[in-house]
Formats: sequence, C-alpha cells, structure tokens
Amino acid sequence: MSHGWGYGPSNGPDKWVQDFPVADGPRQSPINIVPREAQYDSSLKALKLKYDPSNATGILNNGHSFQVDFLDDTDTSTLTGGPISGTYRLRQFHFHWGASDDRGSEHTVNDIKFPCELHLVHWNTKYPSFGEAASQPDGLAVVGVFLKIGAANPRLQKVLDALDAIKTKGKQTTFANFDAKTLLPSSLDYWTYDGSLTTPPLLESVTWIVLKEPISVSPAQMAKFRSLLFTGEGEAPCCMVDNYRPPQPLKGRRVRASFK
Ligand SMILES: CC#CCOc1ccc(CNS(N)(=O)=O)cc1
Ligand SMILES: [Zn+2]
Repeated sequence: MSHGWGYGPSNGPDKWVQDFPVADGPRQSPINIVPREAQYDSSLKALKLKYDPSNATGILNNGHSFQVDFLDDTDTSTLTGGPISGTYRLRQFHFHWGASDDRGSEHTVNDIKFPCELHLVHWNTKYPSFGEAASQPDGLAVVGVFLKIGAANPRLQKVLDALDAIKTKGKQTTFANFDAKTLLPSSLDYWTYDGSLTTPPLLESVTWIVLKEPISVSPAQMAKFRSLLFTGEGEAPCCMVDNYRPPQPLKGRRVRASFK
C-alpha cells in the first residue's frame, strides 16, 4: 500500500498483507466461532477482572477507531484467571462497528455479525512493556464483547458523550474516572483461542477471550459511533464505519468454551 492501512477499497483488510505478510499467518484474528464445534474445557478458570476507574486517562480518535487509554504502570487494572497464566494489565479499550446494524463485529457466531464489538486490550506483565509483550506469543489478552441492538445502554453513555470532542483523526481529550468493568455483561462465560491483533501490525500474540453474552446498544447510540470520522480536521470527511476485519481461516486451531 502506498499509503497507510485502513478499511477502504485501496487500503482495506484484503490489502494489508502487502505491508504486513503475517496477515496470511497461522493464527490470525478474528474468526467465526461455531459454538457446537467449541470444546468445553473444565480446566478453564473463571475470568478475574479488577479495574481501577482512576487509571482511565484519555480518549483518542486514532483514525481507525477510538480508544480509551489506561495508566498501566502498576497492577491496579488487571485480568487474571481464565485461560491465561499470570497477570495482564489493561492498556486500552476500543470498538469496531458497521455502517448499518447488520454488520460491524469482527468475530462472528455461526456466521452471524453483530453491529459492534468491544475489545479490552491487556498485556502480560512478565514482559517489561506493552510493545515488548505485543511481539510475544503469550503477550496480549483481548476480551471481546458483542453489542446487540436493544435498549439504550446507560453504561456506554459516558463514552459516547465524549465522542463529539474527538470527531476527527488525532483528536483526544481527557477521560477520567471510568470503570471499564461496567461495560461487561452479567455472564463472563467465554470462548477462547490463540489469535492475533485484528489490525496492523496483526501480531500473533493475542489470547482471545470472547464473551458469549452480548451487551445492549440502541440505534441512537450506534449513530453516535457512526458520527466519528476516519479523516483529520480539514480533510474531505470520511465517516468512521465498517472498521472491522472479516473472519480469518481457523487453520486447525481449537476453540475452547468455559461453559457447557
Ligand atoms: C504492536 C502494536 C501496536 C499498537 O497498539 C495496538 C493496540 C491494539 C490494537 C488493536 N488490536 S485488536 N483489534 O486486536 O484488539 C492494535 C495495535
Ligand atoms: Zn479491536
């Protein structure tokens, strides 16, 4: 690609392999999850998420999505248990969504797409930093949560209300005192598999933990996601929608379930 990666016809997921050959690797994400083919594993532990709201620092339009960043210099916002060993620190969360409610999620379930998917990105503290961890096969753990159309979700509202301040690429603003745990559904049942970042650099360093239960989002709240722009201030505006990579080949990988 002569210009940066994105989600358009000239720089979208089918073109990423030109600059990121790992795009055709053995453990790429996302995938289509087929519940009937997932193996229940009784040895899988319950997820333990301990987040400190005071670690939230800011919210940024990064030109591909928006992310809420967390202070990750101590073990105050962590993921433990589940399929992972050790302690992983929360780095950021972000979303992927569609131009309409029939698409937008990255993972699919029985080929069903959800309108949106939340990713909470954590890194393994056995490594000195996120950057170091991101290049290791057990370096990252991302919790994925599906959003389905329904009643307005009051727990999303503080995030959505901040989007007017970060409409264009590169804009950021402070975002303090936010408990990311409030975005999780009541059940922490999950599917897990070994995968990758779903955006460049597509590093194959992610233990994926995809929650079975979706959270709700209303059509009006989806419109707020779609009010963002991929483009920077002063550029010809391009709506930030369809910022999702489609499912990738499973290539023999096992998908395990924490529930029967
Ligand atoms: C290495 C590196 C880097 C930049 O940091 C990120 C963080 C998250 C992501 C998104 N990954 S996803 N969609 O799989 O959670 C991509 C790059
Ligand atoms: Zn993501």
